[in-house]
Amino acid sequence: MAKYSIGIDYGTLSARALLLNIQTGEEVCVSEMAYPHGVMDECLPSGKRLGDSWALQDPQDYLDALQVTIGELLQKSGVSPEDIVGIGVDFTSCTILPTLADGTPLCKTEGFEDTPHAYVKLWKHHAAQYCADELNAKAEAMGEKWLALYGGKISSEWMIPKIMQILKEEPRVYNACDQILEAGDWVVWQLVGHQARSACNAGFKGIYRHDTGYPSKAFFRALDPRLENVVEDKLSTDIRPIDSCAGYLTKAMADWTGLKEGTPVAVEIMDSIASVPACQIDGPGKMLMIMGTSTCHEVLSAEERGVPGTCGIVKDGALPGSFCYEAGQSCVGDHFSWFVNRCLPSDYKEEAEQRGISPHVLLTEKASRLKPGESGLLALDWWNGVRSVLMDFDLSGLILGMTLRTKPEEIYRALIEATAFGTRQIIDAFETAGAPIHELYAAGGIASKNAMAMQIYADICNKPIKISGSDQSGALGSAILGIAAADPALTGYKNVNEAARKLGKIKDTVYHPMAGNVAIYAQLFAEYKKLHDYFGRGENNVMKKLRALRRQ
Ligand SMILES: Nc1ncnc2c1ncn2[C@@H]1O[C@H](COP(=O)(O)OP(=O)(O)O)[C@@H](O)[C@H]1O
Ligand SMILES: O=C(CO)[C@H](O)[C@H](O)COP(=O)(O)O
Repeated sequence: MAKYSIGIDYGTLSARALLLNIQTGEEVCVSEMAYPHGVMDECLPSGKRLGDSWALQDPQDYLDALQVTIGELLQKSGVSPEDIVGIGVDFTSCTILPTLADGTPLCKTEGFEDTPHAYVKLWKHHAAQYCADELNAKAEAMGEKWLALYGGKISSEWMIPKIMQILKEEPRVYNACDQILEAGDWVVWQLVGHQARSACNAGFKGIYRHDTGYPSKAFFRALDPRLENVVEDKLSTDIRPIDSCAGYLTKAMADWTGLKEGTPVAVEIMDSIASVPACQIDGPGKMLMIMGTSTCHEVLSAEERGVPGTCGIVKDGALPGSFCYEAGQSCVGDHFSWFVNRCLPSDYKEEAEQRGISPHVLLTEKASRLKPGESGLLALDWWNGVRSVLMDFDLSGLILGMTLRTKPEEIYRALIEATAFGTRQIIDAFETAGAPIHELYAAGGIASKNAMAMQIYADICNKPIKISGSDQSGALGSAILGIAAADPALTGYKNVNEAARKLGKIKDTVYHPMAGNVAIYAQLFAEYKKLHDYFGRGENNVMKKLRALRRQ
């Protein structure tokens, strides 16, 4: 009798659930639900305005997505809940929410429905930059050893700066909540009825180290005396490995989803990392890029050492037996959709509509006819701040070289090239630190949808790129972890590594660098680096000044 696992991938705008046949690897069906509240970056549903760089979500959307997507999987496939051995969940991160002791989100309690700080802060909520600046300065002054393991700077996207922002701006929320946790850990809590926080999330986003735990009380006290006991008061030291079982589906959640009570649920994993087992990344020298709204870069290594430009390193973070390094770019697909949504001229919109294709496909078709360098444009990919080498969300975007002749497809191509230069910068940082990258692998929406972008990345990075065999690599990785959470006697897999070897997949297509393009892009990259340092390293702080003026 065939057995199945379900993987649920919570992205920025939607959740995707995948039903996997655990013996054949067949992806039986996929179901997606867009979050009804989407990303709240201007106001709450009540109309209450949010500040600059805010990004919130409503946690009820996550539960509704469970009900809708799992219901659809069961209905479309006709598979019996009895034959589902496990469930895995991955989530965009660092996405956090304050809750009561029983898991009720604070934004759903009386008196907090209209309080922005009581809502989920999405990964791309960047309003805690001033808290990150304070934290980084303090960590450096106190010689905190963990700082180097986060590339030398903690991002304002990460958990502790976001908690600091809540405490400083709305202490009422900090005091009223019993827990502050990753939304992925919260979903698992809802599924199994108790908390089982993920070592992946805590390590990458919560400054939790496998050997030394959280930063010391003295460090938290130095940040703010009210934070001295933040670990005991709001976090947890019960941190679970990602290949373990978090618990079993409760009766209430079985009724909500249509699944069987008692189905094992895996400890949650970050969405980016879930693609590692799905793409058969099993050792050093391979960099996996998960390219969607943002891009995350994953590298496995036997060693733990700080690499400037990375965002974190976690022991057994992606697969047991290796350290996983993550670097990232906070604006990739978002970069392209900004252009499509805000700047596309009406004749281009009409052409796309008439031909029944998306504006991305139209712009890509036109941009494919351009040669590298032909547009005369060069952009900095900082539309959503910088998560890599500079780690600064007060920086902003730039396009250089525009003339009266500049065409939309030229701008679109320049934006894609800018994101590829950003990736090249990250690869160079790894290689300079003594971790050579021989091959690139790509997963996520853009890897499967945009062949031109993949060729540009191969040319700019001057490395071959292999593509994920699944269009839903996050959900596939989660389903693989769902298997690891189940009884091996039932699944036939000894551990997650074995399941990943058998069920992870890569396409036959390989994008090889083209020598002529590599040479031209090398010249453009040299100019990109000059702009990067000029605007990013303090020589000209105009971007920060503009941001400060906007906030006044
Ligand atoms: N053909 C395309 N070329 C380039 N980018 C695209 C294309 N189609 C969609 N996108 C971008 O891909 C992003 C969504 O990526 P996806 O991996 O599906 O989601 P997520 O990042 O939320 O997991 C959006 O930002 C969108 O602008
Ligand atoms: O930082 C992350 C993982 O470490 C985020 O989850 C990511 O950047 C957002 O992901 P996506 O672009 O897929 O929504």
